[in-house]
Amino acid sequence: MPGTDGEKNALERGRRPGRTLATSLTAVRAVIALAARAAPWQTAGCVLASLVSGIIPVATAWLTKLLLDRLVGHAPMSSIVALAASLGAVGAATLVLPRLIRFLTAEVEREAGLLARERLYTAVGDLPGLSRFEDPDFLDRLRLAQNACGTGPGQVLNGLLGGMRSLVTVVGFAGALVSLTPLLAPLLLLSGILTLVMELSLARRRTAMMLRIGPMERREIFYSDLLSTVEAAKEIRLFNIGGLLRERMLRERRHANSARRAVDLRELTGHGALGLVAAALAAAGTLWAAYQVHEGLMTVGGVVVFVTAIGNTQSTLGSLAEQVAHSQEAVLLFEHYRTITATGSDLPVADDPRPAAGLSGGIEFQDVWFRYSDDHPWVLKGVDLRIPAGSSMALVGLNGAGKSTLVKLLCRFYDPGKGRILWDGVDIRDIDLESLRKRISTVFQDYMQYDMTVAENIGLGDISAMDDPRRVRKAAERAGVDRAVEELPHGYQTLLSRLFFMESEKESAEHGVILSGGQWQRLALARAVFRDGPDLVILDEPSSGLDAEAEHEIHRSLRRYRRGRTSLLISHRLGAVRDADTIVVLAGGKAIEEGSHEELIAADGEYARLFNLQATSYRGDA
Ligand SMILES: Nc1ncnc2c1ncn2[C@@H]1O[C@H](COP(=O)(O)OP(=O)(O)OP(=O)(O)O)[C@@H](O)[C@H]1O
Repeated sequence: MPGTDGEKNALERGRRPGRTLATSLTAVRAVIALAARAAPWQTAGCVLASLVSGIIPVATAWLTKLLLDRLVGHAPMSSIVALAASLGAVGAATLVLPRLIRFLTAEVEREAGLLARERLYTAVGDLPGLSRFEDPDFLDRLRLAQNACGTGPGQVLNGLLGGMRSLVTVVGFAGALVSLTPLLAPLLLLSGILTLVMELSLARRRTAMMLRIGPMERREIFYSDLLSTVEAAKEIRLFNIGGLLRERMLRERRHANSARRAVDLRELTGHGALGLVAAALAAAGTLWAAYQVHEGLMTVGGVVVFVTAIGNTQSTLGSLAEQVAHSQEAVLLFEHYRTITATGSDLPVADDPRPAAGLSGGIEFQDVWFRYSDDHPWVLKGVDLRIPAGSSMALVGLNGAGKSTLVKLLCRFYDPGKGRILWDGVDIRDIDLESLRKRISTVFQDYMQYDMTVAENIGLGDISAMDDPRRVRKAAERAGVDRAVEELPHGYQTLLSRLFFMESEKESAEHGVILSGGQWQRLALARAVFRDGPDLVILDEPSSGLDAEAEHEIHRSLRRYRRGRTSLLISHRLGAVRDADTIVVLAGGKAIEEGSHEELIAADGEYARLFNLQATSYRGDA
């Protein structure tokens, strides 16, 4: 669904990241604030050490000049010893400081990365709806943001500190050059500025390229996941589609590689041209200095400073440009992190939401229209329904009729385009979302299989009671999975995974167990019924994977569980829904029939047709 203006602005800002200097500066400020928050002492240490290490090359050159001039001028030994000692101290700092800076920035990177990850995943986890997860643009940006918060803060900080260090060195040498030769200094600075401009433009190109290849890389990951996961392995082998998938994966990689190659080539030619200019400038400068010494206009020490200054200024300007460009690249990537963390809610939040009260009246759909986005067709076209509190409703209809969509609206993963859903007469948009969802227990059609222990798979239904083995066991009994669990190697503590295993089980040969589809489904059911006293129970195809006996048993158990609670049951097996108080047939985006089983059979409409079709095929009638 379309987002708010604020969200659009945030996404728009991210769509053309770094278009303005102001945006980049804001991102830099955000990185510095993040680093200072996550690791204040280490950040301050980095800044200080970088400033000192920036002065070192200039100090070394000047101390060398002074030493040479005093040696040539036969100055007293004490001043020569003092200069030599100072050079030794500066040399020691040259060796130690880079390692200290590396250690401190790595520490800042670790801490800031941790904080950035926490903020990113909190922002993503706090999104109340599902629409963002179905938006490819958001997913691309999320992937870049995940990359950015790994090494991004460290890269930006490294770039900034390196830039600062280089700047101090360049300013120092520029001062030395100006004092020796006012003519050449501006030329050298000009070549440095050219390098800087080029590096910045390259960084922008690289970031734009990364956004462009995002969808390719996501498709590549999709194909490579297919090729390396057990879920897909059966079909891949049976249908012999491994070659096709591999080729598609490689095609995406080739496209991404060619985009990367184009940017690399541009960098190569740009750097080559600038290298030639810098070499010509350095040669001209050295010739000029030699001529000055020959004419007696410059001392030998002056030549040392001059030659060092030329070499250092050029290389430092080059690395300054590279550092600025690298941090610019990281800043632009970090923009995606900022965009995601600033996206805000994907559903409107009421100014003063009310807590959801225990359901006493009922739930009502009033002329509910819904489509997944403006580009999608309407799925629901004016649904009117009422589920009185304490009653059971069954929803039936053909594939794609919109049954699961209706469930998602009831859990408020999306808002209707038109119409309202009322909880005891209150629009659910005005109810505090967390309190609403606490009152609902759902088995989704596409339920989750967590690579965790059996107890955790059940306990996730209500984490406040997760450690209560008695309740876990009771939920398993209700879902008819208790006997199967007891036969597992570690009972409720058995890890349901072949992907990874727990530290304690590393040495054990029997780590990780895989359940059958029906057993997984019963666990999902156990997770839903683990919730203590939900007001509304939604079961979307809870028994589709169960054998006939298990299905019969489960429905008997669920009937007991649903008794006295409001419930919504979706099933294609019409025998399972016939005892619901009301059965609703959804077709063409509307509730076209409503009544008890007997009433609908007597009405001889769509429900009767579907029911008779199933009954006939079971009996094997013509
Ligand atoms: N996330 C989505 N984005 C876009 N369209 C969707 C999405 N989910 C479902 N749809 C579309 O909405 C329509 C209704 O789907 P829904 O899953 O609600 O049907 P259903 O009645 O539950 O079907 P089934 O009996 O097969 O489970 C379908 O046409 C489907 O393609």
